[in-house]
Amino acid sequence: MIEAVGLTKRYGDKTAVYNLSFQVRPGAVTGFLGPNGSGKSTTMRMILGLDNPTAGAVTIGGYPYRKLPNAPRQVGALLDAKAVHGGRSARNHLLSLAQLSGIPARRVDEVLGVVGLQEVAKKRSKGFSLGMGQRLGIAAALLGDPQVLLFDEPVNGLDPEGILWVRNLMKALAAEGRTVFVSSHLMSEMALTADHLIVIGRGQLLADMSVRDFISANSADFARVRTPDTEPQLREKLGSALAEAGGHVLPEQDGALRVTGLALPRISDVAHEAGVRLWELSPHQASLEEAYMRMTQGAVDYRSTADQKAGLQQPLPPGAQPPMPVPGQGQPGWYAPPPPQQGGQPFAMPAPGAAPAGPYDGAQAGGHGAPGGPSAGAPNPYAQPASQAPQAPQGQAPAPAAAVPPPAPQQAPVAAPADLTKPEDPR
Ligand SMILES: Nc1ncnc2c1ncn2[C@@H]1O[C@H](COP(=O)(O)OP(=O)(O)OP(=O)(O)O)[C@@H](O)[C@H]1O
Repeated sequence: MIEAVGLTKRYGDKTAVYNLSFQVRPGAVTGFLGPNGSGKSTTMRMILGLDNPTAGAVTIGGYPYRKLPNAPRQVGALLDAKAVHGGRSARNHLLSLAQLSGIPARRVDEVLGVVGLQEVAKKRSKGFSLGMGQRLGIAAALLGDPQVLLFDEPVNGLDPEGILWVRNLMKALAAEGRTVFVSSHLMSEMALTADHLIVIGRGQLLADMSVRDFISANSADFARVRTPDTEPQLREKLGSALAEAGGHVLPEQDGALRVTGLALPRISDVAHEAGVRLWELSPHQASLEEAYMRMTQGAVDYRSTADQKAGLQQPLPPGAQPPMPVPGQGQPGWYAPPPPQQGGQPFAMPAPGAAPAGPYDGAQAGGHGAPGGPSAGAPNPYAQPASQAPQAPQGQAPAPAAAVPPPAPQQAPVAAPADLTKPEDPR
């Protein structure tokens, strides 16, 4: 378990993290969410002993990281996939990390299989695509077969297949009873991956709750009602009738009305009594993304001068006041997401913990082989078939790639494009 108590970090005048207290428990994926610059990476660095707190403390299994016995075997982390010696092959990079931590060489080949990099194991990592670099970073994190894993934005730059693979990997690691702490600024991804959420804004705790509780505490049920497009006066009439009946009514961009505060049968009755025909009456729930944006709206450091939410925010009816934000509660009608036909499935809410089926689910490579892991020869839940291993990039400019397990010194990224056919750099 990871436990932070009153964790605070200041850089000069800048308070990056303030009085943060939380626990990250084993057996679950805990999503660590916050807008850019909210202090996620700073918190992770403090957990890993790479930065000292200005105040407070954070422990792993009761110890500060630097006092943890055999830390590399207990904690694995992916902080910056670009921090790797690009001249080294993937295998040699992992081998050097393994040697530093007293991890046997055979484990290097195991983790290369787990992340699907066997075929490019001898290639210099500076020729790796961003996704391959992320996989190498994940391999480094898994090297010590640790019970506690931290991943800082692990899906950054990954393609949909890579994202799905990472998602399933996180879930599989948690299902084995490990502590999995994953930072992201993408609520939609966390909705699919995490069981529990810790949300911060401007370095302070905004929420610490299950995904399910987060949704119900921060999103509101609402109904969409459409009257015939051909008779706009019916829409006005219905809007007034619903407001009189106690509903909160907001227009949506496509001409429908968003109604909160009235159950669907009541809306139907009100429409019937007002003599208004309906073309649509449907139940919806605000998405997790909406809940997150609503919660962090006051805690965003960097915002475009063109408000990104402007297109989502509905104009209020003449004379109406915007609803007052209530901390920890939903704010019905604060804005409407795009209607389904424009934005795909904006209201669809993934079931927390539901593992999407995919080609990378529980695959075929060999066992983990380490104490506490699956027995030798058992199916490896993280692995993917060799045929699905990522290929060396063709044609496109390769991104620098690297991996950083917690104890390893970070190295400068090498940005030059690589020739994968060349033998690795002897350094
Ligand atoms: N070494 C540093 N010196 C000064 N300020 C720093 C340092 N590291 C981080 N900060 C500041 O602390 C704040 C939190 O940064 P941090 O990188 O932890 O946020 P984050 O949530 O990880 O952001 P992102 O999602 O963009 O990666 C930012 O305002 C950042 O500029």
